Parts: sequence; structure tokens; C-alpha cells
Amino acid sequence: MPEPARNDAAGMLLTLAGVHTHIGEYHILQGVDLQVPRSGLTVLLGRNGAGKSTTLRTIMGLWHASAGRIVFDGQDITAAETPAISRSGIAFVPEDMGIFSGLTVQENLRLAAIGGAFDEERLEWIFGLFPALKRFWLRPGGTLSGGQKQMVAIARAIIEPRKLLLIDEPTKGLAPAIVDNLAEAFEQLKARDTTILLVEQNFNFVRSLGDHVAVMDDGRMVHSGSMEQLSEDEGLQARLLGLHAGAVH
Ligand SMILES: Nc1ncnc2c1ncn2[C@@H]1O[C@H](COP(=O)(O)OP(=O)(O)OP(=O)(O)O)[C@@H](O)[C@H]1O
Repeated sequence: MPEPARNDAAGMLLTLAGVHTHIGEYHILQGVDLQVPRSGLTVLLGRNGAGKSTTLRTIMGLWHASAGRIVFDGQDITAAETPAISRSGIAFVPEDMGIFSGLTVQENLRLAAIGGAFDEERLEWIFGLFPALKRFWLRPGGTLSGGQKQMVAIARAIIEPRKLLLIDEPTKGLAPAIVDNLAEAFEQLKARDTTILLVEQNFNFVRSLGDHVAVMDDGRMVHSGSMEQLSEDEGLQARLLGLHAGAVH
């Protein structure tokens, strides 16, 4: 029997077309077009206030688009509510990480596991990615360092298999060793065919991890292409990101 027709663009897991988002009286997203190819890591870059977090929150249904269309894995999710979007296979790690400080690492993860039950093999894989979580398994989330909290937040997002991870500025304020640990974890997630849409300001962190790149400014997309192209073109980096030749961000 032929496959049912899919209304996503070829090879795209997620497509935003002409998305507008208003927050109260403010018109924040002003016609965002974004395509996230299946597999690999797409980086969303742009200066502070460009609308990156609002884009992730709109995909997740935490703000509703006032115009435009969001299609995920062949389904129109523009008007869907957050729990349904989550069940369709998208996990979101917000900038504030959203972990419960009064609950232990174990309890934080158990809340994200379907039926509160762990798949032991998957849990061992996560402990391999983030050994600190095993060490601090019974510690309350609130007593962990910023990097450890970020690990809990990412572990919650991947405790069940997901098609797409939305992650907002995970390296902000973290020590280089933790940033390296996150980079390794993202490489492993990519190897397991998880698609990642990552908002990041740290261009050096994403230049070797990223496959695709989109750049926002003033609530619109101003560039999209391959990371390879942006990585090799210092003129483009200067124009889009304000980076100067040899700049370490
Ligand atoms: N809850 C809100 N109420 C009013 N304005 C908001 C709200 N959230 C975001 N904004 C505004 O929307 C614009 C885009 O913010 P957003 O957080 O999406 O940008 P960003 O690119 O993620 O920047 P940053 O890196 O600073 O988080 C900013 O001007 C911000 O002040």
C-alpha cells in the first residue's frame, strides 16, 4: 500500500512557515521561516532579544502563533497544546532548566519517565553520558552545581526516546570541562538519530557540533545554511554574528 502523503517538506522533521507570535501587546516573531532537517543538529543563533527563545516556546505551544504554520513530523501542531506536542515526540530544555530543586536527581528523572518506570538500559546509557548523575542520584536538585543541573535537565528530556530536542542555551555560565561533557553527549545523541535544535550564543561550542545553522534578528530569520559554510566564511560570521576574524567567544 502506498505511504500516506506527508505534508512536511522533503526530509524536514520540523517546518515553521511565516510564524508570528505576540506576547501581550508586543509583536515578537514577525514571520519566522525555519526548516529543521531530520537527524543532525541545527543551531539557532542571533543576538540577545532576537527571538530565539520565543521561537522554541512557540514550537512547544507555550506561546501560540498568531499566524503561520508549524508542521512536525507531518502533523500540523500550530494550535496544539504543550502536552500533545510533547507526546508527539518533542522535548524542551528551557534556559532556566526547569528542574525541581526539592526533588532528588532520581525523582526529577522519574517524573519524566513514562509511568514513572525507568528503562534500565537507557538509564545506564544516560549515566555513561553524565557520570555525575549517578554520583548525585539521591541529592536534591537544588544542591547541584549549574552544570549538574543542566545535565539533569537534559537527562529528563532524553529519558524517553524523542524525535526532536529543543535546547535553550545549555552552556551559559558553565565551566569548560562541563561544556566538553555536553558536547560529547550531543554527539552521542546525534549518533542515535535524535534531531536537535539548539539555541546557542557560544559559536565555538557549536561550530564543530552543528550541521545546519539558522540566524535570527528582530523576530525574523536572516540566514539559513550549512554550518560548514558559515564556519569557513569569516565575512559571513562578521556580518551575521558580529564575530571578528579569530574571535574566541
Ligand atoms: N514574557 C515576555 N513579555 C514581554 N516581552 C518578552 C517576553 N519574553 C520575551 N520578550 C521579548 O521578546 C524579544 C525576544 O526575546 P527572546 O527571549 O525570544 O530572545 P532571544 O533571542 O532568546 O534572546 P536571549 O538570548 O536574550 O534569551 C525580546 O525583546 C524580549 O524582551
